[in-house]
Amino acid sequence: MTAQLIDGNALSKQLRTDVAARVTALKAKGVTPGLAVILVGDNPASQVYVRNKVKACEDTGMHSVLETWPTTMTEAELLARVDAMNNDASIHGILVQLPLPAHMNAQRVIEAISPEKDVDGFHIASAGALMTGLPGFWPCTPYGCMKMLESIGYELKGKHAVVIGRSNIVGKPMAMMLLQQNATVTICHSATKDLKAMTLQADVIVAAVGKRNVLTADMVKPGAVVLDVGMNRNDEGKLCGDVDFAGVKEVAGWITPVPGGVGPMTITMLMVNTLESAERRAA
Ligand SMILES: NC(=O)C1=CN([C@@H]2O[C@H](COP(=O)(O)OP(=O)(O)OC[C@H]3O[C@@H](n4cnc5c(N)ncnc54)[C@H](OP(=O)(O)O)[C@@H]3O)[C@@H](O)[C@H]2O)C=CC1
Ligand SMILES: Nc1nc(=O)c2c([nH]1)NC[C@@H]1CN(c3ccc(C(=O)N[C@@H](CCC(=O)O)C(=O)O)cc3)C=[N+]21
Repeated sequence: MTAQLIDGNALSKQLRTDVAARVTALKAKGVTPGLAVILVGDNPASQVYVRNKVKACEDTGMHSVLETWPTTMTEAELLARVDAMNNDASIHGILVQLPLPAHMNAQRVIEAISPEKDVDGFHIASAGALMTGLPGFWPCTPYGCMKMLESIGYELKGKHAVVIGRSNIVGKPMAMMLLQQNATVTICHSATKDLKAMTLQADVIVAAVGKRNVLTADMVKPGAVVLDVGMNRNDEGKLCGDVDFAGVKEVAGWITPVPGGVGPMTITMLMVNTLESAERRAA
């Protein structure tokens, strides 16, 4: 058996067409959605990501501001820039690219972003809203994963979902979203004793670890849906996920590729969150 592919590029294209139409409608009302992206330091991977985010804004007709600061910037200086963006009426979403340099407290910087502009969904107010089922911004990566499940018409109610990874930006919010759709959710992490015993029970597996081949074919129940969040480099320097794609695609029912899977969906949901922030302001 060969799994069906969930194509993040194709789904993104569809969703961004809808975003672009809503941007046009909002502009007619005199509001142009605006995203501010702040990058500190010269991490080459981060530079690629932020450029992709700014380009996605331009493609959908949004306004964007990219600020790049040297690693020597102090936390106080960064907090001042966040504050300026909080008070800038042309900006509806603020993203401070992570990781930040070691001399900064990332959590403190995130909490400085106004929750109304927290399109990453990393603020404790956003996390609390997700956990309690109140309206708020959902973190883009797990939100994109939910859209991928929706795109294949997958009914989560009563299914067993296993999330590998428990970070505040991917694993934990992913588990909350799956729970909200009435899945039974297991969260695995580095202290999990028998990962394979957990994943073999899963109807849906989300791998969000950051290590190659965390999930191999022998760990997957035939027909399961496998979502690969991981972003790693293989020995040839090529981008790859956490899943042994070649092996797992022979067992799974559905699978997301890397690249072209969850990554583009993350950027798409950032556009959606920024648009909705602007729509709320215009309402
Ligand atoms: N596609 C996209 O858009 C995005 C991709 N990513 C990628 O997703 C991956 C995860 O990111 P992020 O959540 O930020 O990473 P973190 O490093 O914050 O979290 C990794 C998680 O994996 C767990 N873990 C580590 N080793 C194992 C193991 N052997 N078995 C089971 N669990 C393990 C850790 O456990 P513990 O908590 O016990 O340490 C931790 O909870 C990375 O590759 C990142 O680059 C991230 C964001 C967006
Ligand atoms: N404040 C903040 N918000 C983030 O959302 C955030 C962050 N910091 N720091 C880093 C991670 C990682 N992340 C990715 C987004 C898109 C791709 C993506 O588009 N990947 C393409 C490939 C890109 C390439 O070729 O390198 C793909 O999978 O097809 C990957 C990774 C967002 N993150």
